[in-house]
Amino acid sequence: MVMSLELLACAEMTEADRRAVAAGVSGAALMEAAGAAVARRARELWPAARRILVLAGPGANGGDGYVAARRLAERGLAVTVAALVPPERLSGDAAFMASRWSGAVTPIADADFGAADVIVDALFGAGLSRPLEGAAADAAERANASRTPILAVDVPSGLHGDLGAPLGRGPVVRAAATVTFVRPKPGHVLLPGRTLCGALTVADIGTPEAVVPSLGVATFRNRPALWSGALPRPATDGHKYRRGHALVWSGPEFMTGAARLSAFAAARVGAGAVTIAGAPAALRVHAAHVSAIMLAEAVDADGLEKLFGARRFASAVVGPGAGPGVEAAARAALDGAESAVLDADVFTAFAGRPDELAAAIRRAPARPVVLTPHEGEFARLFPDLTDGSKLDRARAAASRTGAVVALKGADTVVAAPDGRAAIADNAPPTLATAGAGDVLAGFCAGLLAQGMPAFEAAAAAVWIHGEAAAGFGPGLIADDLPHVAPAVLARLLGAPKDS
Ligand SMILES: NC(=O)C1=CN([C@@H]2O[C@H](COP(=O)(O)OP(=O)(O)OC[C@H]3O[C@@H](n4cnc5c(N)ncnc54)[C@H](OP(=O)(O)O)[C@@H]3O)[C@@H](O)[C@H]2O)[C@H](O)CC1
Ligand SMILES: [K+]
Repeated sequence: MVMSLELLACAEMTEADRRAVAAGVSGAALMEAAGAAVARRARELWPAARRILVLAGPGANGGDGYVAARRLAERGLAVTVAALVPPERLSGDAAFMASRWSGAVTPIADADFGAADVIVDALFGAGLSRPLEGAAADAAERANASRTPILAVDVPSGLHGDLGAPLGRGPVVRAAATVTFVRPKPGHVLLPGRTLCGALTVADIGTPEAVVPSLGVATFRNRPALWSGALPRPATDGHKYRRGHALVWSGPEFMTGAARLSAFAAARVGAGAVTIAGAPAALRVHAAHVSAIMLAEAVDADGLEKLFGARRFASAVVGPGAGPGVEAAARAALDGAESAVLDADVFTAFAGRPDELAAAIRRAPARPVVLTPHEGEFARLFPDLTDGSKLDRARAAASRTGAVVALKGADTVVAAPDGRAAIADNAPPTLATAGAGDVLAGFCAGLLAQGMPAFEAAAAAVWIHGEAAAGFGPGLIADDLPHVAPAVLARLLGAPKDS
């Protein structure tokens, strides 16, 4: 099984195949290895299965299906191929593999979906070019309705490997498991694709080692290996301000909770000092709740500017529970802090004016900025960025604003203006709870404050957030997240907490 960070877009996968063939591996050998991996996985998952129905499509995905059929039949299983197109209409390696299949082939319309123990879905893979309709749509729907476990080859048919969603309104196969090749694709990680794939495995099919690194892939799974090298490690001779002073802008007195969640989060991921800035009435409320976190008066953006003028703030958070004056506060933070995390109310304030926000960010192009919208806030801020996958939209927003964009959800995408992107798959459903976003903004700010580069800081914050929630388990509220983050950090930094 392959464990790696890269996620290959369908076009990159095609290019990987081309380069593998150019390096001397035959297409037939790749297909043989792909089909063999599918057969192996079917036997591993369903060792008691005896009757296998392989749905074979018109392209190379179907070719993989013919290989899997042969390999399973060689093991004594009763295999039928249900063909979307007659085998003689196939071409290339798929035609060759169909010619090596001597077992039963039935037109897909006549196949008995209920008579199989396992269905292998080899209808369409990376070549899906339009929604499923007609006989293909019927087959997908009958496979789903049969309740027979489905093993998808490369991707469940109908699911687009780049989008993580079906093409158009066509149906999509719901797989119990999926075997993909070389590397996962974004569509295996983005939702709903991740769910439609079931248990995903990645098979090595003999693509030479050098091929994937030669592709310049910029999309990754959000895993510690992507950013742990940049994770701040407190130095023995460290000074609290050298570990970074983060500022959190507070809303008015009845909206203080969000700022406190951000402030605790920034402190727990290692900012050396954290200050909450706000109006006196709000600070009085904060004072009843915090000890290590400092308070500083800033009635409005002018007050905030004065604070930034008086001392260095390595990062600032503006947006959580911010209320009135948030636009001016965001502008002050972009000008005055060494890095900034903008969240929540900032996106409402700049709704439909992303270019004005971008202009404010680009006044200091070297200053790291992270934007952390959820889908609703993203739609408000960028009403015209509706096309493409979540990955495409986050990338477009990052390139447009010059900020790192963390487009939140159960498949949070972190995208950088330079084109890099990471997709997270570790957030448990319990993370969808009030205030969790405020904590995420604080984690980002705490890591930025310690000098972690913005893309890595945002990706790490998202991952830590997910792990903290998963580790806590049921009953999670946002207040718990900063408290459990140190255990996650201890694992990342390799230092047992109790040593
Ligand atoms: N290294 C690897 O990953 C390898 C992967 N292999 C397998 O190859 C497929 C990709 O094969 P490809 O032939 O490019 O594409 P598909 O098999 O997915 O399907 C293409 C054909 O299907 C037609 N098509 C597309 N969408 C529809 C639809 N909705 N309805 C009907 N027909 C459709 C398409 O027609 P066009 O008009 O668009 O040309 C093609 O005829 C990959 O997924 C792996 O499984 C290799 O086996 C080995 C290496
Ligand atoms: K498939």
